[in-house]
Amino acid sequence: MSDFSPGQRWISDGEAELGLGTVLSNDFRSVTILFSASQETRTYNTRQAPLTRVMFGSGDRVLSADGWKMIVDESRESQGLITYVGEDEHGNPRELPEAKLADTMQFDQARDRLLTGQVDRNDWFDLRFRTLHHFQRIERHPALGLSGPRIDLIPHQLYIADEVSRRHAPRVLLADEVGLGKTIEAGLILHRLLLNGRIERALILVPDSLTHQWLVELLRRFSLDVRLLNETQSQAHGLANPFETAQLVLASQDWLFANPHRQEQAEASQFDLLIVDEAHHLAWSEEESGASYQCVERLSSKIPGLLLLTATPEQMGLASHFARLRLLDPERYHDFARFKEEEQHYGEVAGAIDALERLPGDADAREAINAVVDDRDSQALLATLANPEADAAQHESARGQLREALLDRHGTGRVMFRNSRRHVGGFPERRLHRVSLEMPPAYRRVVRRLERDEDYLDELLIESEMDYPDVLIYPDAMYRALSNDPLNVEPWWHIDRRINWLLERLSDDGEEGFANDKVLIIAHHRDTALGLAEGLRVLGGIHAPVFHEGLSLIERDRAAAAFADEEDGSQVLVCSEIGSEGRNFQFCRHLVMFDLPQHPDQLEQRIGRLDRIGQKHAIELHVPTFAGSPGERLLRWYHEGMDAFSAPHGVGSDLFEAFGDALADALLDDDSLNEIIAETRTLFSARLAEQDAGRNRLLELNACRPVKAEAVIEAISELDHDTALPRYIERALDIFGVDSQELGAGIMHLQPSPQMLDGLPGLVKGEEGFSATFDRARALSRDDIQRLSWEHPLTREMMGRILDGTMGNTALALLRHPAISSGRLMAELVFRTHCPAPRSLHLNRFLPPTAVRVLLDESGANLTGKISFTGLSQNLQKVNKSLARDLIKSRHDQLRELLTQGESEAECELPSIIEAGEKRMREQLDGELARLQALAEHNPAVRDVEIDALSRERQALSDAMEVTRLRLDSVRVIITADPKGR
Ligand SMILES: Nc1ncnc2c1ncn2[C@@H]1O[C@H](COP(=O)(O)OP(=O)(O)OP(=O)(O)O)[C@@H](O)[C@H]1O
Repeated sequence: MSDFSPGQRWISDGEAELGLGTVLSNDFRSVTILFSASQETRTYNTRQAPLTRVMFGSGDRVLSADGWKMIVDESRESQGLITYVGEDEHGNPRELPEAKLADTMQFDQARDRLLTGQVDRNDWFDLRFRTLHHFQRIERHPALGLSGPRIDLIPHQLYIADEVSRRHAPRVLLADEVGLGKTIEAGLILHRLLLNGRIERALILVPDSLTHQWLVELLRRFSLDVRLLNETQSQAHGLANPFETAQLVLASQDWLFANPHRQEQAEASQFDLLIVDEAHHLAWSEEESGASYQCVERLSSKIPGLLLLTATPEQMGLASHFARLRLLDPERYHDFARFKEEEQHYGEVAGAIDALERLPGDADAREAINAVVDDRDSQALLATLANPEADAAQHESARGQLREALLDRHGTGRVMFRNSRRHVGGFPERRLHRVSLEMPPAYRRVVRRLERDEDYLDELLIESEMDYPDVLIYPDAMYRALSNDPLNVEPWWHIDRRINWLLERLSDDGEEGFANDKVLIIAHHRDTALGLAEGLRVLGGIHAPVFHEGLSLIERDRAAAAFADEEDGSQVLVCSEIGSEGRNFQFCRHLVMFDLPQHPDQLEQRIGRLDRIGQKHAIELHVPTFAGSPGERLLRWYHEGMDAFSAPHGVGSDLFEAFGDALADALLDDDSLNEIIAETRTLFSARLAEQDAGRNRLLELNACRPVKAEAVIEAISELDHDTALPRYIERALDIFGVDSQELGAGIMHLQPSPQMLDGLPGLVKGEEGFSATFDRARALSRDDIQRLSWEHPLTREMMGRILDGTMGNTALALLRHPAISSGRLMAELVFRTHCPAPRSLHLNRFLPPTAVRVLLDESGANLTGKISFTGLSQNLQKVNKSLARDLIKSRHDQLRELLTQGESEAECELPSIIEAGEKRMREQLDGELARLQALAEHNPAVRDVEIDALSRERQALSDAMEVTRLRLDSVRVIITADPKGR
């Protein structure tokens, strides 16, 4: 007799996604089923139909075709068709013939899948449970978001990234000295905020020349896939807003700042975070603000988070610097005069922080601290610290807390982070090599005349159409500009001895020579850079790529890549001033400054190309100048006036503001120059002392708090050395169908197998896959190897697929054990907490999806505490699918009872899980809120919106936690069997 009757409801074992099918017709040989929800009709052989009859039992929830829901009490069968009897959601008695069940009913919940006979592989169930366990652990881990990126663990960067990414909609200026890793810090902050769901979309604005470098760094170090947007691509989107086409958009500042229409589109697109690199170019003055400043101002008024990056925040003057702070917090930074006045006070605070070390015992130190602490808590700490009776531990604790309080409450430290080489330590020495050359007659002629004839300068400026003092500092440019002079017939590089000197050094393999090294040459003007390269080629047969602002991006990247290539790359790269800003050339140790820039910060930017993290050698700075020339006088001012070549001092802008004009006037006169140098030196020393005692010292102390940085590194190291990760990855790869082959030295190659489940990042069937390692150091030493971590996109994708889908949420296995009689049934139920909260709350840090495992035997006895997951899992054997389905069918009623009982057993655990989550939240957020509120009374840099947002967040988290529910995540049925059987 056939099992099928028209009107019965069945589902396809292999294609459960087709939904609930209805038997249309059948005979002895075949049955035809209509899957209305997916509009498919299938005909099967009745004897081997991969179909399961859908039969609900007491307690099951069903949906009617008319949209009402019912909980089944019982069922009646008549002529092969079932009618369900139960109650609807309003408690009314209802009856529902199976033909009236909704076609769209999905059987993806564990309970439904199990009872409709859909069982997955046993090892899938295992992996699901482990995934849940690890996800729960990692989501709460303090290193989440910081442990995945492929970077060296550098304390000041991690401190900043951790501190900033904890804030609600962070708005900060990352102002570490050149080359200390601002891009890395911004990348870390972005990565963490994306990973924990705090933000979803970011817009990154960088100078044209750095777009590719950012793109590559974000991909290579952070596995972040960023869309580079330019005009051509934007036009390809027609009328649509091109900024809406990706989650992470990288755009060139040069393009956006010049394009009002695109700016409007960017403003209309909802971003959560804006990052602006080389932010010192955002010029502002009381008279006018530049187009770039205005654009960022408008964007930053709409986008909650803002990261401004610059190594030389004061390059455009203190007022401009202040204006950028105002972008971060318009309320706090509205009065420039007051800002300057506050700065005067920083010396006392820094003095007080240093005085902490001299207590107890030093009455003056106590006085100095007393003068700046005015709240009761700090006074109490000070009393403890000054009390000779207190023990060493009490002293240390009070000292630490006071130091934190002082740093928190004073200065711009909350919105600006500036690490210096001096503070960070471990950077290579910088060595200046001055080279004095004879001035070419054509240059000398002009200089002599200028020295003799005051009126000639005006004439020269008109004739050459150059600016002052460029006309003096860049003699080759002046020579080119006067090309109508009948004496200037030769190309400048033919007469300029700097070229000959360069050629000699480039071929010299002695100690002074560059023959065995890479050399970066920077010249101020693009035309100088181009002519210089031509000179090297024509006179010395040296092919040097040129890197300047006029090149297309691809050309620039090609030039940089040609230089970087260790084996076949060019020995020399010639750069113009702004063409090379922000670039990474730390593999090279020789920098030739073919001429000098006018601003000390530009000089520092130049040196910063080489003096960056990763530089392994002392840096050799070569400056060729002409004896008695203005260029040589400028060099003296830098060197003798402010020691500009030995280290960044951070006072160059002040000195330029004070002496820039006077210096320009002294470029032809040694006596005046000597006076200016002496005055510069005096101001330099005074500023340095002030800065060291005041603002800089405070900034330095605040930009990296070593104890916190160490804690972050420790947390990351814990995940780096997590032995569970390789085990988990190995299992997951196996199940997802990725072959892994050991290559030795801790490296493995991952390759898609023909059975691989599609859509895994970096793995496409038929392609070769990628090599990877778990070891941070190894991954850093080889660009071609990825680093696998809990945060790697492949790991996240596999975990996400498992947890968001049905994979492994049902299983059936055999247990053969001499102590257990055969034929008995057990149910291993895994429940998972669900909390309805928006991702941006990042609730998982306190209460991640948490597993509750319940193991019941068929009598309902709870064996959870007696038999562990691993202990049980190791002794289980797989069962073939059709046998599994038959076993389940025969035990339907018993299983239903166990499911219901398991639910109430798991429910007992819920209150303590919620309580633990709330406790974690209170510990962290209440402390943070209290700290912010106390801070706000002293430090105006704490924004009210920040405090409000934190209070609201706390409330929202608490509300969400209260309604946490448990849901059945997965279930495994275990049947005991005779241990001797097979
Ligand atoms: N933690 C790190 N691990 C590995 N490399 C790093 C790390 N930090 C910085 N670097 C490398 O050091 C160089 C300088 O870093 P980055 O470009 O972030 O500095 P920056 O402060 O933004 O520089 P600039 O002031 O020139 O813009 C880059 O090549 C970067 O890849």
